[in-house]
Amino acid sequence: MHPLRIERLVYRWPGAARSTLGIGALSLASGERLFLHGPSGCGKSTLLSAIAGVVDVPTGAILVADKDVGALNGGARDRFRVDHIGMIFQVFNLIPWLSALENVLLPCTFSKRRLERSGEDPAGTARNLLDELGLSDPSLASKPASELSVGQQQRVAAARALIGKPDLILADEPTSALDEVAKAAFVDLLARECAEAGTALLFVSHDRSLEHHFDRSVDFLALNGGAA
Ligand SMILES: Nc1ncnc2c1ncn2[C@@H]1O[C@H](COP(=O)(O)OP(=O)(O)OP(=O)(O)O)[C@@H](O)[C@H]1O
Repeated sequence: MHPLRIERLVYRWPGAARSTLGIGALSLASGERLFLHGPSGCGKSTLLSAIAGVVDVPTGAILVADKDVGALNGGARDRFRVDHIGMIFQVFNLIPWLSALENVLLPCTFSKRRLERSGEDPAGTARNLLDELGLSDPSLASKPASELSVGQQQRVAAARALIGKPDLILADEPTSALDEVAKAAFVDLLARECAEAGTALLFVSHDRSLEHHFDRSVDFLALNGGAA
């Protein structure tokens, strides 16, 4: 099983003069942690949206866990996404009135697969993940997400992405609001947690100081040679 395989992908935003994506091939092995770097505006977020099935890709194939995401229709695609993909984006998309713990458990509410892969006590698993990611104070787990700092919200988003061992985590510059020390510590924890869960990690960033936390690093501009 390949968590991710991309073949001959071309994507142009509606109305755009040129393609944003033109990628011949990209794949990730199980548990592999890939750092994809490139300057602002080069198409990194567009690629993650295409992999998540948020934008439709008419040309080429994107296979997640060996399944062609483009072949799935709306509802099936949403279910497939929560079953197989964890996402950590710049805006963490936590539900503000739910507690940190409830936010972490959301994928288990929407996905039987993630629930089954969360062990016999999913709430205990969620607490462990928060603890391992540096949110060990139990009072924080019960606080509404809206009352957490940005760094704390980021840890909740990471625990939510990791719970139930998805095949793939997509991370889009999740460290942009953090200082250098917090950033390195967070990426280190995330990479370690992925290795432990056997979850592949695709992390996009313009910040090459983070590169050494990963198994492999790819230059987006070189990869995206086919964009025209
Ligand atoms: N929703 C959209 N509709 C139309 N064009 C878009 C949309 N989102 C992004 N683009 C365009 O696609 C190109 C790539 O943007 P994208 O956000 O993927 O880059 P990025 O590498 O992730 O940038 P950053 O590092 O600043 O987040 C840009 O030219 C942008 O204007």
